[in-house]
Amino acid sequence: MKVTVTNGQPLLDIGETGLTGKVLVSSADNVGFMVYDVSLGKGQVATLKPYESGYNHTYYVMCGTASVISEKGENVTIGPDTVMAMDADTTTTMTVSDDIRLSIGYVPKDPDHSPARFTIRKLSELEGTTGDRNMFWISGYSRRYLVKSDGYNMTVTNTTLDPNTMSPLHYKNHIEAVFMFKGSGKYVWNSGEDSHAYDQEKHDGTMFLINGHEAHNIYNDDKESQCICYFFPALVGHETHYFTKETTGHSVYPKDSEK
Ligand SMILES: CC(=O)NCC[C@H](N)C(=O)O
Repeated sequence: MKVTVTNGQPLLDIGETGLTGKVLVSSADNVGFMVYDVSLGKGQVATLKPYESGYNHTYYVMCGTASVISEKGENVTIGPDTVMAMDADTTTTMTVSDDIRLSIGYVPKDPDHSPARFTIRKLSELEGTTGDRNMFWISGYSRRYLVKSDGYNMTVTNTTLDPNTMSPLHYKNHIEAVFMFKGSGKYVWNSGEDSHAYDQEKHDGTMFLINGHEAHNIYNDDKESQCICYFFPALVGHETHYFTKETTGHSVYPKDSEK
């Protein structure tokens, strides 16, 4: 487990993108994908492009708004809780209308999948749906913007954690990076020996990179929390957890091939 609190992190160059941001999952972490936290001010213009050749790129808007124009002239407005995904051959130009904060993911393209060049999904399109993109996982909902069939080679979610819940989880078949950006609580792992809190009032984001497939328990405080979850490899979509207060052991998402 590697925990990174955003506050105080330096702004570093992001690969070949020309952007700078805080590193939350780096190439040196060697988990198959990278995650950066990037803030841009009103009026700034940025080119959104791959980390380096061959990388798909995804943008979760945590706050703010911007207009984005693709090389083919598509023009979209993005706002809070919108995810924009682009394949490795796609570059767009973003003009910030209100100070914007993005959680950006970079992942090498999978040669066996050809995703759409450009995909935009809003949280409101996923909330309340009954399919695989809005899965109840016992302690909340996982709203899945990108799943395996989208072809971007990574899953990006907005996941809620209900008040006063304890969730025993174990990702044996995936690497998960959880960016807690709303609410408070704590992660406990290593049979209770290690723990780290998340608290929006103290830090503006805490990344839990579960890089050793550690079994862990999440204790969420008395308000709903929200996180952005990155999964590599991508979730098929219908994975969910099963546990009760009486369950012993941790809930696991199966391997794609076992579904
Ligand atoms: C934080 C966490 O792992 N919650 C369980 C749900 C899971 N992350 C998902 O979004 O599928």
